[in-house]
Amino acid sequence: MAADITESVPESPWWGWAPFTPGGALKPATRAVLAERLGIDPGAEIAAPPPEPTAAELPESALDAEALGALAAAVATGAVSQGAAERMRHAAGKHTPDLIRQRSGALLAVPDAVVSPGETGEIAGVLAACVAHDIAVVPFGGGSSVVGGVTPLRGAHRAVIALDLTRLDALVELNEVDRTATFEAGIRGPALERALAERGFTLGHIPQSHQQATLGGYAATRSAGQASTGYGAIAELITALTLETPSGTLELGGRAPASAAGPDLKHLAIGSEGTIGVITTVTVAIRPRVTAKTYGAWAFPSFEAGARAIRALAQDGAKGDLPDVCRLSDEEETELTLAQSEGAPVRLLRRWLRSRGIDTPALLLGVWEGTDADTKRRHRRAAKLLKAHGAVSATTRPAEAWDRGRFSSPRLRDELLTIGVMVDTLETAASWTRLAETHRAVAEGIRGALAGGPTAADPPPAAVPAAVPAAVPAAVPAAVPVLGAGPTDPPPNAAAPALPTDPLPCAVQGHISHVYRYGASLYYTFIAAAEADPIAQYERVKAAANAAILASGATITHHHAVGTEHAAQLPAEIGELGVDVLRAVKRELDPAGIMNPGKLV
Ligand SMILES: Cc1cc2nc3c(=O)[nH]c(=O)nc-3n(C[C@H](O)[C@H](O)[C@H](O)COP(=O)(O)OP(=O)(O)OC[C@H]3O[C@@H](n4cnc5c(N)ncnc54)[C@H](O)[C@@H]3O)c2cc1C
Repeated sequence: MAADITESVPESPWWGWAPFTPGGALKPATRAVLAERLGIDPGAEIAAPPPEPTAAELPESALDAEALGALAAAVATGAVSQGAAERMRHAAGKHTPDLIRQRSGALLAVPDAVVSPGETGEIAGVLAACVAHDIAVVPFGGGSSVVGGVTPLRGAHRAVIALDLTRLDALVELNEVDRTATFEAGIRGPALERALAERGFTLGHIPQSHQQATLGGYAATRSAGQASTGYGAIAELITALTLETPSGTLELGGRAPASAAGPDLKHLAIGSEGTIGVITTVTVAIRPRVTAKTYGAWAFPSFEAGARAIRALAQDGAKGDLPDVCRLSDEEETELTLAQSEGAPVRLLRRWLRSRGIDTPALLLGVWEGTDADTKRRHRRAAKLLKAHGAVSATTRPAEAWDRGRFSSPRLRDELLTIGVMVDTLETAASWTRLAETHRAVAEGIRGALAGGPTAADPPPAAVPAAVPAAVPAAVPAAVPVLGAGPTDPPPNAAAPALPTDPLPCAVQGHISHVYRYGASLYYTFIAAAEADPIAQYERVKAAANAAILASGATITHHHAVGTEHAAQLPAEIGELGVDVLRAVKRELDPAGIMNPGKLV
């Protein structure tokens, strides 16, 4: 059964992604692989979550009675909360350093209050109250930011509130003729897909965070769903939106399918990360509901060979040949995925691939969505072209397994953090010309940073729990993960890079997951035994990855956004003049500078 995109799940707790499962969700097969390859104690116990801080343990709210009264008056149908649980839940996003800090009990920045409007019309009043009382505003959707986007920074202001938008979750209008739907911005992914499914439609924008994230959050971060190769990223799906700013309301787009009336101002709001205003409604292009999926998986002798085949499909294939979900794992990711699924089918697959000269495969997963006839036709055409480029069929099972397990992996990070494992992801995108070099440089940068730290110089005892993959689906080869190779690995252009025989206690694995005619995204998961200062360890990895990304001419972020995490790198990407343009827009729309201080620019 494929993942149900209309299934709502409990809200993320403040300390992690998903509610605690006693005993943990790490599969025995995964534990066995970790024990064998990384020397991890297969019985390492997953710790229960930390206790909820009490109100007395949180910093006192900086809001006085007058400011609180003004906020309460602005949200007559909503709420203003200063409860400890609410403030904690809005104190951070789901970035690994966020979670490490949250769990450590370190004194946190928490918002002085959480304000939850009940109607979009109340937001203007909230912003006016915040300007009047010198309060910074952090728009808060699903809180799934992995770049520090919802960190409650007050900047130069007296206080800071989290503006929780999740009560604004209505379908405002569905236009079956134009095939567009307008939603309030706080609606979460499953509720949005449920509302569309009831009328026979889908948006098809399904990021891995879809069960928590909101439409406004997607828009504010220029998000990309797992099927963005087929459906397009959110920036391509939005036809109109409303932005409430401290200077007034902007209605952007929606008059016509295209317009030459100057630059498209929608794109000032899409990716603005709450720094110029609050996105209150979003109109999106919708499609008929998916009634059939066709799956495919192929192996290539190397990641580069797979990338060349995907490029051919993107550039020379007919429209729609590219699968909607198109994921090419590098050799390391493929190997650990297979290793976690060992059993008769995987042994057969390995033998079959070896008989075709593929010893260290790079696995491509494809999912075509639509109607039965259409998906089969597109799959057939794509398979022909891929085979002409050296693809060897690996059955449909890996792609089916990925689809089943697509939302299950983020919870594993919660567990890994409790057994002393550092795990996180980062991403970029590059043109085809630069893709292989970017892939090599970023992976080597991460490995070098992990190897160069105190952990590598002083190997952990065998019993120290370490790594695990970020995506560990069912009993057949599936999505991602893998062991890190040492810095002396052969160059990636070699046809079949050898996997390390004596791996470092780390894993660095990569894949392509969003494909364009002129390039693709690159996504990495890195995993290592946590050092004594895991934040410093994380920052070392990030700095190395950022440097490699910028040096190779790729983008600092394909879909995670800028937040606090990439703000220092933004000038290198868009230039100082570009940053000045963004600042000028902010001055115009947010002259008091209350909107999400410290993010983006
Ligand atoms: C496990 C996991 C998997 C992920 N997978 C993906 C993925 O596949 N693809 C992807 O693109 N991202 C992914 N992300 C990142 C994250 O989910 C996206 O950035 C998402 O778009 C954020 O939506 P949100 O509603 O949670 O926004 P939040 O985290 O609440 O906010 C993100 C930023 O947007 C601003 N914001 C939120 N709502 C509004 C609004 N209405 N108006 C103005 N500003 C607003 C916030 O101030 C903040 O700066 C993942 C994150 C996690 C933790």
